[in-house]
Amino acid sequence: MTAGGFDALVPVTDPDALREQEQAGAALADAVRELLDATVRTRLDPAQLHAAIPAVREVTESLLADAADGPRGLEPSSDGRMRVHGNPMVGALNPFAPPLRIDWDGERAATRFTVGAAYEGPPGCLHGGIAAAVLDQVLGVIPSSIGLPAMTATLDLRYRRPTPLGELSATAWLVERDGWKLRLEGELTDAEGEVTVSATGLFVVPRVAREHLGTPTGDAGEFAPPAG
Ligand SMILES: CCCCCCCC(=O)SCCNC(=O)CCNC(=O)[C@H](O)C(C)(C)COP(=O)(O)OP(=O)(O)OC[C@H]1O[C@@H](n2cnc3c(N)ncnc32)[C@H](O)[C@@H]1OP(=O)(O)O
Repeated sequence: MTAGGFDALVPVTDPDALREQEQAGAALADAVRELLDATVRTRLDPAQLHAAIPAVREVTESLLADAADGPRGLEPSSDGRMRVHGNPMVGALNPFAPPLRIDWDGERAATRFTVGAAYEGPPGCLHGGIAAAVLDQVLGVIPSSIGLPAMTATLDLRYRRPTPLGELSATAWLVERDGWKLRLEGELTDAEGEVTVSATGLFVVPRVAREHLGTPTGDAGEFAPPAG
């Protein structure tokens, strides 16, 4: 599984302490995710809404007592993998992330997740930009899982039918690798198993990273599409 990390392992000085920190941060993110959902769904009257604001601000102030000045960037996790904990799709510390928990095997990646009111675009349905972000992330896990820090160069989407909010799945697979370029495909599926969005993406390892990685191994190859 991944939480937005790369497959390479780095040494971690005190993994137990780091794990405790990560678990506490993830629990806080879960609680704030509930707050986000409640904020969208509440029908309290104006006076009650105003009354809730000081308590929320008080918590915000307490968290800012010790906080990074800006984004957290890549950090080592307790399992030795580098992760972007603030990633809006998979970041364990980001309450906006569904969060996606992605399984992969280098050529294929898959996730099941649930989205609620905070992700609504058309009434009762997933916002198209969120669908794109989910697919971008799931496709993007494949290069990183084989040690290639590739970035999205193109992402073409076909929105086949509206995606209902609720339980969803996303799958991606490697179609072809050509040196530093990877062509990937993927799809978003609703709870009934209907494909709602399909995606084709070109992911490219940027020049600056290529200089550190040496000659790519594995020329262009053909990979099987997903079963079923
Ligand atoms: C666990 C982590 C999961 C992460 C999932 C999320 C992924 C993301 O969202 S990444 C963020 C969104 N993407 C970006 O911001 C990328 C911005 N663009 C860039 O940084 C660069 O333009 C990048 C990386 C696409 C290409 O890198 P660059 O060093 O410029 O490559 P360059 O040497 O010009 O091109 C390399 C090859 O790719 C091809 N190429 C580059 N861009 C494109 C493109 N947009 N379309 C088609 N081909 C392209 C070039 O033609 C070239 O092909 P060839 O080797 O056959 O001549």
